[in-house]
Amino acid sequence: MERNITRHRTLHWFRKGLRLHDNRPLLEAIRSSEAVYCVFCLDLEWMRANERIGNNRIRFLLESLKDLDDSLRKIGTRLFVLKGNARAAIKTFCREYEITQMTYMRDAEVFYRQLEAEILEEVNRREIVTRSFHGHTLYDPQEVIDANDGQVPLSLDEFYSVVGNMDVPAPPAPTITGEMYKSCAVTIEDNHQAIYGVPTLASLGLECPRSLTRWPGGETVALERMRFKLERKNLFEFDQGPSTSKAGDHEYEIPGTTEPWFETQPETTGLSPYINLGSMSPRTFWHGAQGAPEKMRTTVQGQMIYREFFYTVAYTVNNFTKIEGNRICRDIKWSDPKNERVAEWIEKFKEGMTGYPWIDAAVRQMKSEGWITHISRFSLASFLTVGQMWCSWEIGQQLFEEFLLDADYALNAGNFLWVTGSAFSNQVPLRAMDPVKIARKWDTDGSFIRRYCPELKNLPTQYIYCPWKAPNDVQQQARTIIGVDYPEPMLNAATTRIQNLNKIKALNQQLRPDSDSDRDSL
Ligand SMILES: Cc1cc2nc3c(=O)[nH]c(=O)nc-3n(C[C@H](O)[C@H](O)[C@H](O)COP(=O)(O)OP(=O)(O)OC[C@H]3O[C@@H](n4cnc5c(N)ncnc54)[C@H](O)[C@@H]3O)c2cc1C
Repeated sequence: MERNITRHRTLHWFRKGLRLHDNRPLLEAIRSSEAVYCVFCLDLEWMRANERIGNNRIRFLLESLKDLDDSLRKIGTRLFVLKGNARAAIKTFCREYEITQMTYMRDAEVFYRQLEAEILEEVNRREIVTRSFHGHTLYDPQEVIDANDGQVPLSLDEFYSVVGNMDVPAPPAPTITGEMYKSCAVTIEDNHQAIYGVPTLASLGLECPRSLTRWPGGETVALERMRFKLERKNLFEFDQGPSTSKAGDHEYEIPGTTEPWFETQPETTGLSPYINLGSMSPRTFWHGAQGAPEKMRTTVQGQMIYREFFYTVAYTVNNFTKIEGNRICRDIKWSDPKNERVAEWIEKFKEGMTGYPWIDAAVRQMKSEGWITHISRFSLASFLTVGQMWCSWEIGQQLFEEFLLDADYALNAGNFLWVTGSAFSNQVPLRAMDPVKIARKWDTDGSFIRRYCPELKNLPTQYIYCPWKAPNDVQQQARTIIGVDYPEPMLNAATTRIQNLNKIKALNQQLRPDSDSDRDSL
């Protein structure tokens, strides 16, 4: 029930949506309040109970919060970081600051929705008005489902036809400025930093190797990166444009400007970590792409529709990140992870020591930097499952969840379900790729492999994708002895690929004997 208050004292609860651009709930808070407190609840214990989160992900989150705090300072306020249990912290804050309204952006994940329900129970008890808006996706997942007569679209085609009949995504809300905020400014005490400041990684007792800071967090970097990517006329000119930039006092490299291997897919933007935390608004990105060259626009907007699709499905499917209890996941009999040989393969896969340089380089890049290209993700997912190892996709989903800065509940599991043909199709597609062929195609000069598998750097390019084929004298000359400096291949990828293709064909015979499954080229 709304109390009869004309000007509220509002707690704006930042969750994702760590931005001042396109932040409708914050805008509405400002419009309806005499005081707006910008709050973030940091409860690492709760976060870790719900997701595997490596230190690099926490570092990225803290940088995003620091950047948000800096932006809030510029408009005349600060971020209030409440540490510990969110429900208890919000309860105390509401009492202390006589809060009458709470605004927030809705999240889609099951665990965030549970947290939201708990917080709402608390604030409703205090008769605090709550107002929430969607903003982490282009479309509100519930509206898509409603538009489809209450059914979740379970194929991309079906999804396209539903959203095709909906309005185009709403334009972004105006960016919050100091002029907008000044009528609801709150007092910031001298001890603010000590009580409510953004903690550093070190103050949390955590550390992160320097290589992991290659992707700085925050809205400032996100917006700069988006403009840079969308405005560049020729995306193949790697050495054109700035190679470094500044966010606050942090000088960083703009990935992709100096290192061609980043651009193996020219239209890729590297914005996923920022979209994932909501430092970049999907609506701002989608509408920003409207003015980009045709190929860039269609690629970006097409990818964003994939994101919408997975979000909508994950919104309604329980246990989306698991096989058990996931109603849309096909029950494929994967290898027993306790089998000694399989357990050893899994260990080597996770360590980036399979003996297949393209696979090992991708795992090492993910673990050392926190981001890999789509083709690397696809390669790892295929190698682990239908391509070579025939292991459950949950192993990859969990590895990605821990290390990827953009690790996302819906997109990570959604893509694993898709690559392995565990959902979204009547048949299991033949997505068993060959790790040598795909490496030759995407890493034409071997520079990507050389960067992440430096023990192979002196090998001639013809052997870089399959070092075990290099004759002894070539290995000696390159000072890389296979089996000593770099592992022998842990399996024969060509053989396992054929075996797995046969398994898939047999599976498809059981599913729908008459139809052909679609074959991927690699
Ligand atoms: C096995 C596997 C796991 C993945 N896990 C994640 C994940 O946890 N988080 C994540 O953000 N992406 C995930 N992806 C999707 C995709 O690989 C990344 O979004 C993309 O590589 C990020 O790079 P970008 O920002 O340059 O993408 P761009 O090509 O610039 O695309 C723009 C945006 O569209 C969205 N997008 C792009 N491709 C996809 C896709 N296939 N599915 C859904 N959304 C997409 C992302 O938000 C991305 O930032 C996964 C893909 C695979 C194959």
